[in-house]
Amino acid sequence: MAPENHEGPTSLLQSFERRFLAARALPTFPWQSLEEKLREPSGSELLLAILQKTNIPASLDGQERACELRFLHRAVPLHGNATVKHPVCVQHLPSVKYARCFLSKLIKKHEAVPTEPLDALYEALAEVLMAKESTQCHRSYLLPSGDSVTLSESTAIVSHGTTGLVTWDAALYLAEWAIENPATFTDRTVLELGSGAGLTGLAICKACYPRAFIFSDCHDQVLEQLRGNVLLNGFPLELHTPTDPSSPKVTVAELDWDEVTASQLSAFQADVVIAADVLYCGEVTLSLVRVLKMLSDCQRKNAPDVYVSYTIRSQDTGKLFITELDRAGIYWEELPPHASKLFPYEEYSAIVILKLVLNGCHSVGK
Ligand SMILES: C[S@@+](CC[C@H](N)C(=O)[O-])C[C@H]1O[C@@H](n2cnc3c(N)ncnc32)[C@H](O)[C@@H]1O
Repeated sequence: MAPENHEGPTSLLQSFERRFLAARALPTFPWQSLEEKLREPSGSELLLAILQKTNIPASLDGQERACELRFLHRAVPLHGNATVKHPVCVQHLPSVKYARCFLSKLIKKHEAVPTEPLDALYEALAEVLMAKESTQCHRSYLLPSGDSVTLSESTAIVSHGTTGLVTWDAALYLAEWAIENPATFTDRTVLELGSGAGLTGLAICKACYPRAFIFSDCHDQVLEQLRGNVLLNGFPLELHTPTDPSSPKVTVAELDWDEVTASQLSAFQADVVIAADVLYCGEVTLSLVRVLKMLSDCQRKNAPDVYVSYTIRSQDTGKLFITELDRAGIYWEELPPHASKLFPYEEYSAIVILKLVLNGCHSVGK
């Protein structure tokens, strides 16, 4: 477990909200800070606010709801708009099992301090215990605009023989960088390779105003879930013209790096290519470099800018990629780490973004 920064009530509530909606591992929540706050006289009110923040509604009775509202009302000057939740998050909760574990932990923390029992907690748990389990759940990621990206994801990290049915930290990291650098994508055609659940692309579509965005993947189930997620976030698919003129034209393409041809790739006319967490084994890395080399050859004059993010899971991660990029004559540079910490990925995980220059004109990196 990472050491906790001791947080004030506003950022503590935000941490719980962001982590819960994205269904992050429970040990990564700031439980220690919560324990300290629960010993204070307003501890119960804080718990009710967390229930509200995390959208575990419970059938709060009038008195409890009044108490919750009192807290939130008092909290307005402190929290401002932070207490207002996006409707997408209200409709789409994380998995039943996850909510159950979270509530059990919250109840344990509450019971550990000498205070009145809080019925709302037990009512919320009872409701969750009665709900049906599913192999799919929703995860929501809050954007700085107040909007959010909500995804239907698998509850298992690997299912149907693919890792593409959940969001990986490198996708969150790349999305964060994109949101800090919108000009890279504004009015441009972006192709994403190995989109998985679609987090990075959807964050870019919502925050960076690309002209067109092409999500792609090779796995049937991943593509099906991806199409659903694009629609869930309000983007019409394929040949439908977006009703909002500022909305990008969004496509989901079946694109297997082992099968795609140069003419198929150049037909996308991508100005920018992105990929997150796609270097997890040697074979996949070689296939990806093959695609990048093809892009470099077929769009020699107007080669796209490429951004690849990956989590360094072992000393060897990325080494083969870099060796193969060098061999293919593709220049690369590692972007400096960015400061913003918008999404709840693990702080201690090492993630990098490489910028690649495909046309070989600039000499960067190394
Ligand atoms: C670890 S997941 C990453 C998903 C997403 N980018 C993220 O970071 O959350 C790797 C993705 O690459 C896709 N992938 C693997 N090999 C591929 C190939 N040969 N062609 C196209 N996509 C591939 C998988 O289907 C999967 O969706």
